[in-house]
This record gives sequence, C-alpha cells and structure tokens, in this order.
Amino acid sequence: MRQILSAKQIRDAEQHVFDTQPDVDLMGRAAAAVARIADAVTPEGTVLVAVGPGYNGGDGLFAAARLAPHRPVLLWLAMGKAHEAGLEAAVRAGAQEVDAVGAIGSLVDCSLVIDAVTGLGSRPGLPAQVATFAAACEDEHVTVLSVDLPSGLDADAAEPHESFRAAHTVTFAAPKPCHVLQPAASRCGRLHVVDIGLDVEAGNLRQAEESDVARWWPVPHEGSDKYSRGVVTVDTGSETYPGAALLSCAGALHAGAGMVRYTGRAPSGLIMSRFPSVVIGDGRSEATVLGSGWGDTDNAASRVEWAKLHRLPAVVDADALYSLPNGRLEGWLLTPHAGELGRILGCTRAHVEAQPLECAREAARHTGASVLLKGATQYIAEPSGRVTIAVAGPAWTARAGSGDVLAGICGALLASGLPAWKAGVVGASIQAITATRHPGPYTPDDLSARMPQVIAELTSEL
Ligand SMILES: NC(=O)C1=CN([C@@H]2O[C@H](COP(=O)(O)OP(=O)(O)OC[C@H]3O[C@@H](n4cnc5c(N)ncnc54)[C@H](OP(=O)(O)O)[C@@H]3O)[C@@H](O)[C@H]2O)[C@@H](O)CC1
Ligand SMILES: [K+]
Repeated sequence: MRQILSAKQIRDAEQHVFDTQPDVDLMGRAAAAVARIADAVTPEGTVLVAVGPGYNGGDGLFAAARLAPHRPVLLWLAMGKAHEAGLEAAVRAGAQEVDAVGAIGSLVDCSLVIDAVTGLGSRPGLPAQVATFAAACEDEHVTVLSVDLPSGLDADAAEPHESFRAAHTVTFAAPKPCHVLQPAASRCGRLHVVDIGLDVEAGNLRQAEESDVARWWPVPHEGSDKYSRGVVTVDTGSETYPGAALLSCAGALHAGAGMVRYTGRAPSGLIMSRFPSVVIGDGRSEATVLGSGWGDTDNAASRVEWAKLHRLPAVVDADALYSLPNGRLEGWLLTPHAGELGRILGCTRAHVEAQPLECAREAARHTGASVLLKGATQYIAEPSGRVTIAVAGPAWTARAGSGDVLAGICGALLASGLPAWKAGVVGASIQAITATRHPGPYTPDDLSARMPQVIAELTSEL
C-alpha cells in the first residue's frame, strides 16, 4: 500500500528534519536523484533546465551542477529570479544561461528538458512565457523530466490545469494526489518516488498495489466448501436489460464465489444457458448484488429494503442507488459512477469529477456504507474518511458492462467475508490488473473470463 501525501504533510515532514537534523541537505539529496534519473532517461546530449524562483528551481540548479561536468547543460531562469547558491553552483560547474528565445530555439538540439519551474509551491497554471515554452516542448517532442511535479499542476488536486506534460516525474518521499488522480496523473508520465530521508506518517489517502490484492485475495483452503467460500445472491438485470444479469453473474463466478443464486427479473433460461452452475431462486447467502440493469423497475425500494431487513451485506449499483433505505448501511458497498454519485449528493457530475475525494467521502460519511466511485481513477471511501485508490488499469475497460461485472466481483468478495471497503478495493483492482495483463478491446465478459488465470498467477506469486 502506498501512502499518498498532501503538500502540507510533506512540508511538515521537511520542517521536522530542519528542526531536528539541521545538517541534513534535503535539496542536495533531491538534486542528486534528479541528476541520476536524468542520466538514466537520456544518457547523452544537451540538457536544458527550466528554473523557477523557489526551491523547486533550486533542485533543478543543483542537478544541473551535477550534470554539467559530463554533458552540456543550459539554464533558463523562467521567472528571472533563482535560488542563489544553486545558480552559483550550476554556473561554476559549466552550465550556460540562455534567455526565453534561446531556450525555445535550443529545444531542437536538446535530448532532455528538466522542468524545475514550480513544485509544491505551484499555484495552478503557468505564466504566459512558461506556457509557451511548455507547449514548444510538446511540439518538438522533447523528453521532459519534471522535478516533484509537472509545473502548473496543483500538488493536491486532480485537475490537469495548464502544465508541463512530463515523460518522467521525480518526486520525493511519497506520491502526492496529482501523481495518482486522473486527469492530472496523465501529465506526470512515469513516476519515480525517491526517499530523501523524510519521516512521513500515514494519512487518510493511499493507493493499493498488486501485492495487496494478492495478499487479500480469499484463497480457498482444504477445509473450504461452497458455503464457507461465500454464497452471493445476484438480483440484477431486467427484461429490458437481461445482459446486465449475465455480466454480474460472470463477475461473481469468475471471482470465485462458492455459489451464485440468481433472483433477478431476467429470464432464468438465459442465465442457465450461459452459467449452468447458477442456482435460480432465493436461499441462504452471505451477500447480495443489487441494481445493475434494473432500469426504472417499480419496486426498487422494497428490493433494497429486503437486504437490510435480512442484514445481508449488499453491493448497491446503478438504479438501486436511488432507493437506499434509511439508516446506516454498515457493511454495504455502493458503486456509483460520477453521474450517479452527483444525483445521490444533489450536485452535478462535473462537481464530482472535480472533487472526487470529497464527494466519495461525503457519501460514505452520510450513508455509513463504503463507496466505490468508478471512473478513470477508482476511489473507495470509508465512513471514517479514509480513501484507498484501486490499482490503476488501462482505459480499455472504460466501456458499457464493465460496472455490471465489477458489481458481481465485489459481491463475491463481500460474500467471502472481506469488509466492504476491501471488497471494493480488491474488486476494482483485479479488474484493472486483468485488463493490464490482457490489453486490447476485450468485452467486459471476455475480460472477466480471463480473471481466474490472473488471480491464480497473482496469488501464486506470493
Ligand atoms: N518539501 C521537501 O521536502 C523538499 C522540497 N524540495 C523542493 O522544494 C519545492 C518547494 O519549494 P517552494 O516552497 O519554494 O515552492 P516552489 O514550488 O519552488 O514555487 C514557489 C515559487 O514559485 C512561484 N510560483 C508558483 N506558482 C506560480 C505560478 N503559477 N506563476 C508564477 N509563479 C509561481 C511562487 O511565487 P509566489 O506564489 O510566492 O508569488 C514562488 O516564488 C518542492 O517542490 C521540491 O522540489 C526539495 O528541495 C527538498 C525537499
Ligand atoms: K516542476
């Protein structure tokens, strides 16, 4: 599990080092890492360092000082001012200063641009001259290595703003929200997280890794039977949308449910012809999946209430999200996309997309359920306010039916005994990992059929 830290948390940790170990040279360590990665990314050719007025620029200048003895280095002081000691060191080492026109003109001969304009102190957006330079880097297809974050981004936010588009970003101590939240994360390229000796504490935002999914996967043991592995009752689909029923059953079966019962309104013959192991009708179960493909069914509220009355942990998807019963929904997992979450909270889809963490947290706090907010980045918020980001996957999974499969996967995991937040994290992550290992335009059901092999590989890698 990777901790994701805010700019304030990093600054506090930095201050702690300054207060307790004044001799430690954090900027020197940061600069050494930048120079090392610059050489690894492009071992030869001219490096142009775009330098801002603060300590981010200082990192760039001390990196320039390390690079200049063995390769040509140009400096552009993008806002006129620069860290004095850093500038002196870079110039002493042989780096050459250029002006704005010279910087853009030299791009054609550069193998690497180091973007050290702004970092944690970045106000969103770029001054016009820097924006022109960042656009020129893209036009010339020059590799950009950003220091800490692509200048122009807000370290704590998902918005892309006007910013550099980096091929590589070197950050310190831990990723910040902008490195993992889309669309900002797409500006960062490959992320290199470097330990510079900051002691950082766990916060309430983190990102799951493949190893977590492997560790948490409910692998059956010698004593397991279909009941102990978990029976999931799937009430999804309708006469209008029978496909949703097949997709959520596919998700639950391929995630390893001990048994799947189907109680929805899609024709049972259709379910049986595709999945003969599914049992039609009600019975003992450990969890239920509700809502995918219901459409505007007339008795949604009573079908959701049924799960509450039976104290059955539920995955609540799609249309069922608008019929949540009163009271705390402890142990439940809600799986809205941004539009659905907006409707639940009484705000717009655009607001949820701009403030995904806050919105997911608010819904979890308000309902008592865990909330899996689906999208390019998938967030699982708990009523406590803690948010875990699922393992990221390729954009191939962004298509109709993926959410129905995911609801079924999460239902199987909930039935196996995982707490709701973990079922959401593991479910969303396994779908992403499967898509990463099988890139291409596979349909959601095709992809779910490849999941068992990926689960077997993952859990045998332990
Ligand atoms: N914390 C750590 O552990 C370590 C931190 N280190 C490094 O320090 C970096 C943080 O340094 P920092 O605090 O000096 O802020 P930084 O990002 O350089 O920018 C501030 C300057 O930029 C200006 N400015 C900002 N946005 C602007 C805009 N849109 N348009 C125009 N101007 C804008 C801003 O102007 P102002 O807002 O004051 O008007 C101010 O002058 C951090 O990212 C990391 O690289 C490492 O060395 C070691 C360990
Ligand atoms: K930067």
